[in-house]
Amino acid sequence: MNNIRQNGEGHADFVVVANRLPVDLERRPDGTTSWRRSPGGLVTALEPILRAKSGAWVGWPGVPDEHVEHFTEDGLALYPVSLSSQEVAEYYEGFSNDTLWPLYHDVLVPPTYDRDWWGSYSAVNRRFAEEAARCAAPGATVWIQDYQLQLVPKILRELRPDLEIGFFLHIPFPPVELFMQLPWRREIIEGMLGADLIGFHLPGGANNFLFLAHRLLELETTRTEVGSVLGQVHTHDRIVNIGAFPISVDSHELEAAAKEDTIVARAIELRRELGNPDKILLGVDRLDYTKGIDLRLEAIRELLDEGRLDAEHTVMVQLATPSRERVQHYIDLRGVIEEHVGHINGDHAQIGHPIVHYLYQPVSRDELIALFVAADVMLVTPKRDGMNLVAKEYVACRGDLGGALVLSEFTGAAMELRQSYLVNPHDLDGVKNMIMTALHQDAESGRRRMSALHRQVMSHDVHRWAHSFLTTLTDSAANGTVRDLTDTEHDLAVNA
Ligand SMILES: O=P(O)(O)OC[C@H]1O[C@H](O[C@H]2O[C@H](CO)[C@@H](O)[C@H](O)[C@H]2O)[C@H](O)[C@@H](O)[C@@H]1O
Ligand SMILES: Nc1ccn([C@@H]2O[C@H](COP(=O)(O)OP(=O)(O)O)[C@@H](O)[C@H]2O)c(=O)n1
Repeated sequence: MNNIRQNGEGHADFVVVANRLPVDLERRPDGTTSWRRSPGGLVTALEPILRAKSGAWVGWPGVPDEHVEHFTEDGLALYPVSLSSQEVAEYYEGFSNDTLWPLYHDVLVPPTYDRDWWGSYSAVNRRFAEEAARCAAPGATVWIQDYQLQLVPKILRELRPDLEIGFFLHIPFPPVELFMQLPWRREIIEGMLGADLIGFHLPGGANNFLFLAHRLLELETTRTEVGSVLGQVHTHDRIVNIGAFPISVDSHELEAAAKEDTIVARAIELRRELGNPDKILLGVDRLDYTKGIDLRLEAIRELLDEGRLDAEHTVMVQLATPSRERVQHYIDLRGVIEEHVGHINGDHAQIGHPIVHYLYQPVSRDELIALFVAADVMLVTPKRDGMNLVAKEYVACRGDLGGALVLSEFTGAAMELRQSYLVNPHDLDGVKNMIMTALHQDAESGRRRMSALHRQVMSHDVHRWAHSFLTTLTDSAANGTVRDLTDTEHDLAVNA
């Protein structure tokens, strides 16, 4: 399959550009290779969208120094961008995940500002833009994703002014006091302003951006509230719309999967394998210091030490997907978490009955859904998180209206999931008390809470999110009036 023309105009009418492809290349010890689903919520959200629109996906295959030709995998047209080992160290592990990631997540750890990393970030962003320019058809829609690619909108517009360009940030956008630390702050804002529409999960991020564009670049900004658009930035030749579009999950697909006989049977079997405890607590995260895995383990440990949590009848399962394993803060965090798990089990477990079952490895989708169905209390306690799709996945899987969600106020999801057991993750006593409340909720009030949460997640799924962003993008690119779709219009469009 070769649908890229030599003159730089491809055939794809819809192109997603993201740091990672939806699949990672895996090299086995015997030298053979295979493709495995990439980690993280961005891929979870965008894969069904691309599949529905038969578009192309430009991204890195997840390993250094691999030159892979474009190919089709499971019906998706994939356009790999190769990165050298040095670029992985400087652009991905360095500037993206040791500069921007901590800066945008409330400086939970100190960001590193390194000029070589910036050089690499700029060069790699150019390569992504060139690949997108090659595979996009004339007038195509190109949707650029996330903090790793903030310079791409501007470069792409210079290369291909005919395109409709959208940009979506999946992580929080920080307040001006923090953002101003960045030595390359102007370049980042100018880069994003190459888009016709810039989307954030929450109004807070959109407002921070509007304020910065005015303060830093002295551009005129106006406030509007039309549909999801909250304001506009007036550059010298264009208007850029800025809006809030909270991402979601494929709710209907998850709800249906959770009801399948095999999944329900596996959930029962899991409970048996765990020793038929009265209560199962569950945590599911990438191993990241933003996720608050350490503090939830600390809460459990104190509750056990104080005798408030019954060690004989309670089990916790913590899944941690390996992530950014060569970045020092992630190496340190793994040590801290494994120490907590060791302490809890050392002090409170019985032979053959650990309290915390900890897996530092990816698990299959079906196993994950069965765990959601089995869990009595889901613990989502990030110190900061753009959205957190795990919280929404849990709720989508609880069409039986069972279970309880303990959710950090510092996740994007907390804006919509108001009936969960909301906690301030910095208040350890508050977290402990809320875990106990969730464990002992009375059945009827638990059902009422879950029913409200479930309704919210079922009516605001990932298709609605994508449709809302892309409709607003088309209006924005045409400099037309943006508007909100009614629920009926949404349903008609999504089901068309
Ligand atoms: O690609 P990685 O470095 O392995 O990281 C995985 C993804 O992590 C981040 O996910 C974010 O997007 C989610 C969906 O919008 C959101 O729910 C979550 O709060 C964010 O942290 C990152 O933003 C992605 O680019 C990565 O692919
Ligand atoms: N062991 C795990 C952990 C997470 N996941 C998935 O990874 C995604 C995590 O998304 P998220 O929005 O909560 O957080 P990020 O990892 O994107 O920051 C969800 O779709 C999870 O179901 C998984 O498949 N296996």
